[in-house]
Amino acid sequence: MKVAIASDHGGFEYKEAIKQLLDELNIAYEDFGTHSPDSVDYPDYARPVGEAVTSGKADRGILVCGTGIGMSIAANKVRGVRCALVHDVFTAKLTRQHNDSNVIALGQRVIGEGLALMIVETWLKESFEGGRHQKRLDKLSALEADYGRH
Ligand SMILES: O=C(CO)[C@H](O)[C@H](O)[C@H](O)COP(=O)(O)O
Repeated sequence: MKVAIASDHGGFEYKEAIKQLLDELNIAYEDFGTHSPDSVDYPDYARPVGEAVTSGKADRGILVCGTGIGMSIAANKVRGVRCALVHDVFTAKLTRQHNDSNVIALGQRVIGEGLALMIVETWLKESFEGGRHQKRLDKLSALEADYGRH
């Protein structure tokens, strides 16, 4: 598995901690920034992560900002991204099983680092259940296709 990861300044510390976790889990990653705590704009970081996932260069994406909200909104604008904003282990599990989320967004200003790492590990290990959920994902793709028309 290969992971694309990025944060803005509000998520920089947790991004670095998540990279350490990925090293411990022997999971390859590409870091799309930011590379310092200086103020930046989250859409500039959500976009390359979303594109890495939808192009197949990465299998999953991890995004961190202050709340996770801006990152999740931005990532979900990339066609093919299913980004889940997650702040607990239960929904980390369920969004893989039911939504087949391919990107996760977390808020560094919302939860503690230990919980953030537990969420990431849970989300990376959990699988999509398919079955009745696939039909719903197909409907999400149809929705996206309809609104992508110019
Ligand atoms: O996009 C966000 C909220 O939806 C993120 O939390 C950002 O990190 C946050 O808005 C940045 O705020 P700042 O006051 O510029 O540090």
